[in-house]
Amino acid sequence: MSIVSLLREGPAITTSDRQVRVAARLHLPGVISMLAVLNEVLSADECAALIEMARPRLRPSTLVDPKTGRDLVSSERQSQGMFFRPGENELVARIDRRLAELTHLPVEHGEGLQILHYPEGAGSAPHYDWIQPSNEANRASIARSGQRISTLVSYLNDVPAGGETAFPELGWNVTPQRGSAVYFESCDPAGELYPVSVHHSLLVTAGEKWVATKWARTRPFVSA
Ligand SMILES: O=C(O)CCC(=O)C(=O)O
Ligand SMILES: [Fe+2]
Repeated sequence: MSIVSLLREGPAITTSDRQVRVAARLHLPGVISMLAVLNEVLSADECAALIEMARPRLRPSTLVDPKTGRDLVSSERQSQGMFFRPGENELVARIDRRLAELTHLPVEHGEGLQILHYPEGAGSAPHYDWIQPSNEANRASIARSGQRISTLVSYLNDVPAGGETAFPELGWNVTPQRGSAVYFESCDPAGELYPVSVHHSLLVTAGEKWVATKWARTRPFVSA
C-alpha cells in the first residue's frame, strides 16, 4: 500500500499507550493529502493536567508579521499561549511520543507542544501553519528544520458554544470536543503549500476554549 499521507492508516491507530480512533478522513489528491478528525487522543486527566501546567505560563499570542518576521500582538480580543519544550516533563514526553506515533514522522520532527487559551469572545484570523519564506527569520527556520508539514490540534475542553476550527476553503468546521483532535497537512513532501489548509478558530461565543497544537517539520526540529 502506498502512503497517501503522513497519518497512519486504518480506522484506529495503535500507539504505545493508547488506541486513537479515526472518526473521518478527507484525502483529495493534489488538493490536500489529509484532513482528519481523531477521537480519544488524550484522556480527560491529561487534558486537565496540560491546562493546569500551562495556565501560569500563558502570554498574549503573537502573530508573525509576514514582512518583518517580528512578533505582533494583536489589539483584538485574542488567545493566550505558551510552548512546552519537547519532552520537558514526563506527561509532555508521553504525549509528544503518542502524537508522533499517529504519523509516519519520528518524534524529533515535532516542535514543542503549544497550548492556546481562548477566552469568551476570542478567535483567530484565517492563516496557514505553513511558514512563509518571506523574511530572514522564517527562511532560517525552514533551513534548520524544513517546512511545517503537519498540524494536530487537540481539544482540551468541551466549548459550550462556538470555537470550531474552520477550514473556509473546504466549508468544513470541526467542533471542539475534549480529548479529540483535528489533523491536517499544510504542504506536500516537497514543501508545496496546500492553499485549502487555510484555517482559523471561530469566535468562542460561550465559555472558553483550550487546545494543544503539535506541529511537525519535514526534518528534525531545531529551535532558533
Ligand atoms: O484553535 C484552533 O482551533 C486552531 C489552532 C491553530 O490554528 C493553530 O494552533 O495553529
Ligand atoms: Fe493554525
